[in-house]
Amino acid sequence: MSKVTVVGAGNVGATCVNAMAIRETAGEIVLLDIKEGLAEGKVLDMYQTSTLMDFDTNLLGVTNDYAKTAGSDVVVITSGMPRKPGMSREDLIGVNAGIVKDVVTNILKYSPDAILLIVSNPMDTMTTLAQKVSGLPTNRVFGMGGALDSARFRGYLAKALGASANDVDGMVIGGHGDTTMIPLVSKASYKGVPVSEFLDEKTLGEIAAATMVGGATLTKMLGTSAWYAPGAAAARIVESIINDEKKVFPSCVHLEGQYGQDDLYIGAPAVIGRNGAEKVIEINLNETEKAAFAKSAEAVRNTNKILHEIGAL
Ligand SMILES: NC(=O)C1=CN([C@@H]2O[C@H](COP(=O)(O)OP(=O)(O)OC[C@H]3O[C@@H](n4cnc5c(N)ncnc54)[C@H](O)[C@@H]3O)[C@@H](O)[C@H]2O)C=CC1
Ligand SMILES: O=C([O-])CC(=O)C(=O)O
Repeated sequence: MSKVTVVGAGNVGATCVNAMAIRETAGEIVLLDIKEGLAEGKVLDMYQTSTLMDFDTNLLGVTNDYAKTAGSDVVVITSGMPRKPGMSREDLIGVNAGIVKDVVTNILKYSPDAILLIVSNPMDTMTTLAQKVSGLPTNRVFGMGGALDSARFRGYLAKALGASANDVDGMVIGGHGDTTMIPLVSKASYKGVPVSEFLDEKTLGEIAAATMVGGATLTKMLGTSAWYAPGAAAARIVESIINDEKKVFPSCVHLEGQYGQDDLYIGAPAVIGRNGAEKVIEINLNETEKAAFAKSAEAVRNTNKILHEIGAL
């Protein structure tokens, strides 16, 4: 029976567990939080939907009791502070680095064979930190960002097209930041047909810009950052791992020469299966996209440097 732990019973963590419970992604799901009773309460509430939503997933909520997470196949790390309106994701590094480091250390004591999926922001840098702290092979530590950004991109495109979002394909690569993500407009399609055959350049530019600040737009509306799509995106990635689906999700993966970058965690399309981020797919980028990727990589490297400055590494 597969076991998944989600650390952080806040908005994203609880939403992720809820989506996985309803879809029966794993036999057992543990939700852990540092705040007394929070995970227990959320899990009890979710359990009470099982006869309504017709699922049988075993759910357990715990307060900081890592022994209960033992033997997890996948661990999703959502613990940490979300941003408030006006903040960038990078502003969270000081608080979240300590939390992520602590959580990874505790998780490894009980689940040395787990695959770690990092959600906490700034996600590219927190993924880098988690891999370094854990010392796990890079395929077993990766981050969720591109799956969410791509879902938003597809949504914005679908609205402009008047189409079903499920008929629209599109990917966002690069860093998971307001200025670092790269919506691949040139590769986006509607039923396999390039979107440029339906939408003019100006509209496509506006869609790309809206996608990049998708998280900030929601943060302004909600007063804290989003959770439904982030929780669903993490849940869907876990499902691809548990069922060894080999689905491709743009994810924060370790580049070793691909896209002109070496030893860097950043968003790129990857095959997700039982061994985690199993393969990075290198697609041809046009000159503008190549330049944007190099710029994005430089920005992520600069944020990573802060880990040393604050003594997290
Ligand atoms: N990568 C992505 O695409 C996304 C990332 N995020 C990030 O995910 C993180 C969580 O966001 P929300 O769930 O909205 O925040 P939230 O504030 O609702 O939940 C965070 C939870 O973490 C818990 N926590 C803090 N320190 C902990 C520790 N040491 N051990 C265990 N639990 C601990 C808190 O008690 C709280 O319940 C934020 O950093 C946010 O920026 C959010 C959305 C998308
Ligand atoms: O915007 C934020 O801070 C949270 C996040 O990463 C997202 O929703 O994309």
